Amino acid sequence: MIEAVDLTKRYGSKTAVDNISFTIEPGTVTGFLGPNGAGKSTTMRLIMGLDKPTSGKVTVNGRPYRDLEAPLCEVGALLDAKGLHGSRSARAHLTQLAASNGIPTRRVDEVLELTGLTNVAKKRVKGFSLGMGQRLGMAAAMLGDPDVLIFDEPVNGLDPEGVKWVRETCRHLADEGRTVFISSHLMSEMAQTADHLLVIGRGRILTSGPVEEVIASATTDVVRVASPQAGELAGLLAGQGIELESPESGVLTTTTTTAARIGELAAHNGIVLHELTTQRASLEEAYLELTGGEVEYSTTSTDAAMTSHRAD
Ligand SMILES: Nc1ncnc2c1ncn2[C@@H]1O[C@H](COP(=O)(O)OP(=O)(O)OP(=O)(O)O)[C@@H](O)[C@H]1O
Repeated sequence: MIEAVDLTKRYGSKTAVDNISFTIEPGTVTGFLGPNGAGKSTTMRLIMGLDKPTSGKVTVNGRPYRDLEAPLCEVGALLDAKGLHGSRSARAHLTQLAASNGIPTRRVDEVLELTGLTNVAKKRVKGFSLGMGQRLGMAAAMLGDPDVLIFDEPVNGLDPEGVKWVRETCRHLADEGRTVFISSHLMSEMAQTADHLLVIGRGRILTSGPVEEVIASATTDVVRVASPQAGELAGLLAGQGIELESPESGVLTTTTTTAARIGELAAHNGIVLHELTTQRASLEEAYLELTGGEVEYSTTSTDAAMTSHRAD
């Protein structure tokens, strides 16, 4: 597992990571979310020993990265897919990495197969698309068969088939009992891939927990009810102190009670219902709610910008 205690990283006067503590558990996919500049990559670099904390500490399986005896066999990371040496083939790149870490060469063919790169193993990395580079980065991360995997923006540049592959690979790795820690800006993808979330803004933890709990804590469920007796139902519910809106004829919505209560009240009073649903907010809505005040790099609204442009 990964454990951070009072972890802080400053670059001059800029505090990139501000006294954060968290535990990333085995057997789960943990999604790492936050606006641009929130400190995600810095946190991942600190975990991988590529940067030194200003204060506090972060450990992998109980030890700082630098103290791990066979680091590639304990933690693998995809941090920057662009950092590949162009003139070598994918196989040569992985073979050299395996040799310098005491990993048997046969493992190279296994990870090429796992990442779907077998057919392009002899191609120079220079000709690789962004998506192929991402796959090669993940192959390198998996080379030492580590228990802990860290992927920074793994679906960046991947086509839909590649995105699905990353999702299934992360799931599979977690189901094998490994610790999987991934960052992404694609909320719908994260909602499908992650079990747990760690959300940061301006270097601080905004919230963490199971995906469903994070969504529930930041948003409110809307109950929608459609009835041919909507007027009668509205009077009945209002009499119970339930606040209502009517977005369209014959439809009522509320955030102040449950579908079960409305169903019971309607049944008790012989009111016919055509629809009764609880609409749960999406992870994207919860994320925007959580990070609204934490965005470092923001724009004016697109509408305002376009209007002002047209007026020029
Ligand atoms: N080497 C560095 N020197 C100075 N400032 C840095 C350095 N690395 C990161 N920062 C700053 O620290 C903050 C956090 O950056 P970081 O790259 O960790 O954010 P992030 O959450 O990964 O963002 P993104 O989603 O855009 O990748 C930013 O304000 C960034 O400019």
